[in-house]
Amino acid sequence: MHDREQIMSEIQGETKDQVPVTVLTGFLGAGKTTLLNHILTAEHGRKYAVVINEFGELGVDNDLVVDADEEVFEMNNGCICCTVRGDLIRILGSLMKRRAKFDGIIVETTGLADPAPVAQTFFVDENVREKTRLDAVVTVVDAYNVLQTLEESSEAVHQIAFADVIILNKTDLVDEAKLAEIEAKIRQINAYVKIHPAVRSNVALTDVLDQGGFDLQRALEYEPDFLENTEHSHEEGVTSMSFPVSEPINEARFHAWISALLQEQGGDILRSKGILNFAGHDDRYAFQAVHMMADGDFIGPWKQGEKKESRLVFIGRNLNRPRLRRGFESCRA
Ligand SMILES: Nc1nc2c(ncn2[C@@H]2O[C@H](COP(=O)(O)OP(=O)(O)OP(=O)(O)O)[C@@H](O)[C@H]2O)c(=O)[nH]1
Repeated sequence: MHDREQIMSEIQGETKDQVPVTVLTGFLGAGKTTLLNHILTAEHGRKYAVVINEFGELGVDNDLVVDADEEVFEMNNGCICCTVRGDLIRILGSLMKRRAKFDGIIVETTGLADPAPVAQTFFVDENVREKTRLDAVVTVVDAYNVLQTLEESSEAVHQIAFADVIILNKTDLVDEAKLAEIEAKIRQINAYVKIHPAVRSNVALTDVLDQGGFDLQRALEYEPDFLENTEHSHEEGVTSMSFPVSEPINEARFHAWISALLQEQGGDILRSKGILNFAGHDDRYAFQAVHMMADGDFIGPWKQGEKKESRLVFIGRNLNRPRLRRGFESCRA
């Protein structure tokens, strides 16, 4: 139990020296990493430390984030809102020792994270509360999939409910009428949230950074025991599996296999991503898909001394591990 009165009064007496923290959330494949890259490559004269949490046994997201000279910390031992909250507290603690090196911190959560416990960390943990300030919860919404996702996932509802700012992304994939329907749906969950429509998360940085404060009052209205209740549940049945392959992969065979797989099981496979070593190419290939919609690109050379191992991650329901492994391994060159 935490003394709500005490927390509220301490927050009101904040000092300017606290580091602003932006929490980026949004369902699987909504465009969080795209937004993060947009922020990190923009000219704002600021330096951000980045904490990435992904749901998967093998890290892929780190490779998908641009090579800015930002400090990137990866936590992939579990979901940020459950087991790794201790890790988050520790990482924030160690960042604070190098406070002078950056102006702000960005925490990208996994698409399956409930942002409430992440936001709680900034109020409930005394040390974190003293040194940092939750600037805003920014939720990226996938316009193409959101209406269905909200039906199926309580985390997706929470991500909208706790948002201070919503980036309504992938507007290129829906028409005006659909957009209006989505905005109305969002407003049902979070009436006063700022909504910024976007393509490829391309929003003005002033819409995302320096928002001036997470709305604790609103969080308490939505969830009165926000500061006390640290229990939460997860959507049933969603798991993550990852498959490393050390031999080079045949590009054509991979594309044929993955498109057939996603055609057949894209309803259950919420998200897939991979870093691939295609035979005959020097550069890494980044593959990703949200349900059936896939894309990919070469993203530059392997790092010096890095093992050229292909890694493919699936997140979804009813995943058949041996079948996925066999399928991926059959793409070896
Ligand atoms: N058509 C379209 N595709 C987009 C847009 N924004 C991002 N994408 C694609 O959507 C996919 C997912 O984007 P990411 O930025 O990796 O999404 P994410 O939220 O970080 O994904 P997770 O970390 O797995 O939850 C990628 O294939 C992007 O290229 C958009 O505005 N329009």
